[in-house]
Parts: sequence; C-alpha cells; structure tokens
Amino acid sequence: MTFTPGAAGAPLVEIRNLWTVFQTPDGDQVVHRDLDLTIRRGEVLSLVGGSGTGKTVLLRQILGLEHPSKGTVSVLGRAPGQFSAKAAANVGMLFQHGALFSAFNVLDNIAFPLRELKVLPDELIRDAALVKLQMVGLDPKHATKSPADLSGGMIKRVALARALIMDPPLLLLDEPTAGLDPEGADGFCDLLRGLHRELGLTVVMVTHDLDTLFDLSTRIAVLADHKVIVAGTARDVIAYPHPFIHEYFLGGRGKRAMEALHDGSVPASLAGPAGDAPASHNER
Ligand SMILES: Nc1ncnc2c1ncn2[C@@H]1O[C@H](COP(=O)(O)OP(=O)(O)OP(=O)(O)O)[C@@H](O)[C@H]1O
Repeated sequence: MTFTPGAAGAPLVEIRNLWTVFQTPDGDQVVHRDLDLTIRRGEVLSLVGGSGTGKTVLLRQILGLEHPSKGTVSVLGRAPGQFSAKAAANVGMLFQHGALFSAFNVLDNIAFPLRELKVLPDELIRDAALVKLQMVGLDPKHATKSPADLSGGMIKRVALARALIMDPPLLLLDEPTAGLDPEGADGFCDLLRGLHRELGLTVVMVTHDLDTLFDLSTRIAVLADHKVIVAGTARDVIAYPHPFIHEYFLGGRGKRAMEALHDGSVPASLAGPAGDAPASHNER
C-alpha cells in the first residue's frame, strides 16, 4: 500500500499558476492560463466545463502526461512522474474508453502495471490482480476472458481494477459513466462510491453527466476562461454568475440539478449550507 499517512483534508494535488500552451500550425493555443487548484485528501472533486476547456488536459497534467508551459503541478509534494509503472503507484487513471490490451486476458490486463515493475513473483501478482477483480465486483471466472468477450460495463470495471492495482491514493476518472446505460451507470457509481469510502481514495473526475456529478462529488470545480473560475459545493457553484454555469446548471437539462438540490437528493456534503456559503473563486 502506497498511501502516505497525512491529515485528512491535507492537500494532495496543488496546481499553481498553471499555463498549458500547445503549438499548433495556427499559432499558440492557450488551454490553461494561470490556473490554480488544490485537491485535498479524501475528496471527490469533479471538473466540469464546456467542450475544449481543458478538463482532460488537466487530468493529463496531474498524471504527468503533459507538462506545464509555466507554473507548477505537484502530487504528494512532487512533480508528477512520467507515465511509468512507478508513477502508477501514486496516481491511477481510468481513461474514457477503458482501453484494455486486446491481446491480454482480463487478469493480465489488471496485472500489467505491477508486472512492469518487475519486483514481485508472478504468483503474488496474479493474486493481487484477482483481489482487484473481485474488488470491482467481477467474478474470478472472468479472469481468463479476452476483452472482446466483455460488455462495456465489464471493460470499465477491468480498467478500474487495473488503475487500482498499485493501491494509488489518487484516482483520476475521465467520463467514468460515458457509454453505459442508466442502470450500468448507476451500478458503476455505486461501485466508485463504495471504493472511495472503503479505500480512503482521493478522486478527481471529469464528467458531463449530472447524475454522476451529483451522485459522487464532494466538490465541483468549474473550468472556463482558461482557469478554475469557482470551486465548491453545488450551491456555491450554481450561485456563481457566469454564462457557462447558467447554461449548464440552469438551462434545460440543468433544471433537474436544481430540483435535486431542493428535494434533498443531492448529498448534504455537496449541497452545502442553505445560506450564503463561501465558495472559492479563482480557486487556490
Ligand atoms: N496534445 C495536444 N496538442 C494540441 N492540442 C491539444 C492536445 N491535447 C489537447 N489539445 C487541445 O486542448 C484543448 C482542450 O482539450 P481537452 O481534451 O482537455 O478538452 P475537454 O475540456 O476535456 O473537452 P471535452 O469536454 O470536449 O472532452 C482542445 O482544444 C484540444 O484540441
């Protein structure tokens, strides 16, 4: 277990004055400009924002797959590692499309990051992978199946088991329920909620799905204008005056969000106090 002891709620990810700039044939494309965000131990922080606002790129910065053009990203006090088996010990990532290796069976997919470390005997690695398979709610009889023989929901679960194989304290989820039917999405949210509670995970999630957002988040951060414009409870965020927030939460599909806030189906931790709660604007 690589979980580093520390006070609950202590910062686990700190992003300061982050600039992400891509060189394109049309010139520089600024994705993040002076973006600040702190993610604390134990939270489930959801990133929402319009298309192309840099949510996935922000996850990739935390994972170490992108590097700041300016500013700093630190995970557990250090710059995130390059994508490597060792980096997977700190940060687990569930990519949007699950992305299993088609030539490997389920168990070998889950075991892959641990095998890459080349420090444990194969028997132990297999046992660890089997434990993770069951942790994500799959029967051991699926261990020898090929990814081609799995449903979309099972692929997500196997990809999640692989993301958890090194017991990372931080889990990144990119659209975890995309492509699942409502029942599958509910089941996957239940699984994630249970794992968050039982493993004490810190989770950063990108989602466009309001049900998933309200089901899992303890805090919401909104990306717009190249930065995090507000981070807080649903009530904090909805109260923040910005055209994206107005459209997202108060437009057609967002009405349900408001109803959920009022009828109590949004978790109390996310709903926040009924009065004026202080939100963190231009998050730091
Ligand atoms: N490696 C790259 N090189 C150049 N541009 C990139 C690269 N990666 C991402 N981008 C651009 O950065 C912008 C932000 O991309 P990103 O995928 O983070 O958006 P997003 O907020 O996750 O969007 P969506 O909600 O539509 O998935 C996009 O314009 C994208 O084309």
